Amino acid sequence: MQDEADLFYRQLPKVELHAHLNGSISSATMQRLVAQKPHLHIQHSMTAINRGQRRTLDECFQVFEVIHQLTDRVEDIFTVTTDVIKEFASDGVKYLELRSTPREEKSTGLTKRKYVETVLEAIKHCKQEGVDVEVRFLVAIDRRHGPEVAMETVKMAEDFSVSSDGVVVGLDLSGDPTVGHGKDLIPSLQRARNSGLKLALHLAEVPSQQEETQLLLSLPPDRIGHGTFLHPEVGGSQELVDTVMKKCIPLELCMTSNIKGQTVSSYDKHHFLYWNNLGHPCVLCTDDKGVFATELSQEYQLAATTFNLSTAEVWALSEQAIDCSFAPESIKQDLRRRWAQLKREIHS
Ligand SMILES: CNc1ncnc2c1ncn2[C@@H]1O[C@H](COP(=O)(O)O)[C@@H](O)[C@H]1O
Repeated sequence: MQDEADLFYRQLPKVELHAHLNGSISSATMQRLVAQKPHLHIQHSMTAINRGQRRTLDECFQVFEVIHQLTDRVEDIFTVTTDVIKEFASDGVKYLELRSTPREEKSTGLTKRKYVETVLEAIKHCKQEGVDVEVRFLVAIDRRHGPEVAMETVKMAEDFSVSSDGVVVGLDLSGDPTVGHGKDLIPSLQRARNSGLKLALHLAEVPSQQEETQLLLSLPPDRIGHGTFLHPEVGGSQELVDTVMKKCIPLELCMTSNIKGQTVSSYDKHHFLYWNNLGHPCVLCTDDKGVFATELSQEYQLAATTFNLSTAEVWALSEQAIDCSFAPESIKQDLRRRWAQLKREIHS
């Protein structure tokens, strides 16, 4: 019975909209990277938070620093991107928006531009190999690096959005939410918006950021990452909820990530319940499937069992994610057709 349920969630066609590249590296790929760099003395336990384990959000950010040491060459970026895309595809993901922060590494000759080019080459390579998933890319701004780097990143994203044949669709704002203030990033984000880039912003991932949240919501973003502390029950406000609902800004929700990172105390307390009950668009996502040892099929299964969702509600959730994506309308239509076809096949 359990296996049958697992199979259903794997077969269910899915859309992944919130996946950080370096947080999504599987343990198989990680083991290969670790073996290639024995001098770093990194053990796998340092790069993933396994079942039953929790860390503070702060400790999660230390994990990313360890992982970044393992992915500091062009060939590493190519390998992790192709592996991550193939893994999402084999978990039944048919449309994927990957996000990653361009990095430079003087010692290996990696530049930020080369970083993005390599991700795009890997995406193209997977397409040529016939991997069954449509992939788009969001260039990430790490808030830790401040407004100047943010502006540089926006300019680079603008260039790539023109030259990448529609693969670069927008920007992500992420990084340690306790560092810096969103107000300093408004000019860059505003510029990105004006040049047609979509904005997926981490918002209210930690408590007590009402002022910043209100400011960033005024842009407005096209999607919100986490939004854990928006609603009044957790110290947010009705005003924030009203703004999000009025502007109809979808939420990207990453249950296992929030539980393992300890911003939510248990699955049944996850804010999916609050927003889903309001009928607000929610998209289940993995965040960092490698670090948090999860898969998108598992997140759907967890949501369904925790909140007693019917099969029809599960399908509706995965279909709704198509509408929340940054894909052009023609791709959305293709995806809707595929969903309908797969639904018939799976339930025949
Ligand atoms: C757990 N919740 C989170 N909140 C905020 N930012 C996060 C994150 N998880 C990941 N990142 C962001 O993604 C980077 C790793 O992938 P890339 O090197 O960009 O591919 C992290 O360094 C952080 O900036």
